[in-house]
Amino acid sequence: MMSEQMETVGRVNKLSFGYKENIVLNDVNLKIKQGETLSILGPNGAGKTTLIKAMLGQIKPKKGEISLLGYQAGDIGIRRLTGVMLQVSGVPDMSTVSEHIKLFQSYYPNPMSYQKVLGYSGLQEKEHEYSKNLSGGQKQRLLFALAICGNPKVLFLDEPTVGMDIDSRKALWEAIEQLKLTGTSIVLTTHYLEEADRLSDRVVILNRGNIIHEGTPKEIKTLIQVKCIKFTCNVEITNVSRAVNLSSHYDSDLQQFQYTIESSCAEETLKELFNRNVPLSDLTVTGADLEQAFTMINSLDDNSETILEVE
Ligand SMILES: Nc1ncnc2c1ncn2[C@@H]1O[C@H](COP(=O)(O)OP(=O)(O)OP(=O)(O)O)[C@@H](O)[C@H]1O
Repeated sequence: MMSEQMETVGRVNKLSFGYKENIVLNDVNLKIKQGETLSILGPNGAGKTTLIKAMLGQIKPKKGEISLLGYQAGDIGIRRLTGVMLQVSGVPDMSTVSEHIKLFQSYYPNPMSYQKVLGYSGLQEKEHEYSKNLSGGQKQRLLFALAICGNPKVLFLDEPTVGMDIDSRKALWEAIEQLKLTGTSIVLTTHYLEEADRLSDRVVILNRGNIIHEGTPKEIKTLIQVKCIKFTCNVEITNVSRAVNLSSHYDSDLQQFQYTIESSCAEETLKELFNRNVPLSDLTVTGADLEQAFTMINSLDDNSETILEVE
């Protein structure tokens, strides 16, 4: 559990940014505390990478202030004290893992030891391999290794486990947890709920450039316990309790409606349907995916507290 007393190492204050007329970040406020893992979740295009780039000073905000480790965004001091793994990063093919790591160590005044970098990234057996011969998951590990070469006080990881198999993913999670224990703050973006759940002290949800929720993983999980209910039925249904989305399609051959209902409490929605004596067939209930959950959170923004009480 995060403590209010934990030192704030980063602060984003009323940050707005846009590409031409496309507003990407809208009045965003955020704090990063020492030794915490903060996950930024949100659908594609929500502004997660843009927010990280702004904190690193790679893009200039239209409005607002960002400070990190005592520096203003863009200051060279930030580069020395942070590490970053961005989605689009790549490395030259014709250098070995060890050459890449040693080069990156040379950029920093206080680099992490070579063996530690290898250990955290799990690349011991690939030390002398050319990067072009690494698998996709191993390339991700190399990018992680390069991100930690400088002994970062704040480590930014933008979807670090994309393309990794479950064993590699778990190994990286362990490395992240160990780094956190040394006092490093981690800022993580991910599309994997399990990843955010396992690693984070705090989660913020970004949608269309706005932070629409902030909480512990437990709170966010409770919030997005949305279920997807599908069935066919020969009567028209327009309104049921706990439905956050109701869509239907009339199949004229079968003379039936095919319904999809996203519900914040499947039990209650189904109970109501059964009480109404609606004749349901082909009924399935599945967990909604993250995109559906984000839509739901957005639409329920005002009464989220009610849902939080469910647990
Ligand atoms: N260089 C750019 N020029 C113009 N628009 C851009 C540029 N980079 C990003 N955008 C736009 O900014 C918005 C936010 O993009 P961003 O990459 O921050 O989203 P994201 O939340 O990281 O998405 P994803 O989960 O897909 O990685 C998108 O609408 C995107 O099209």
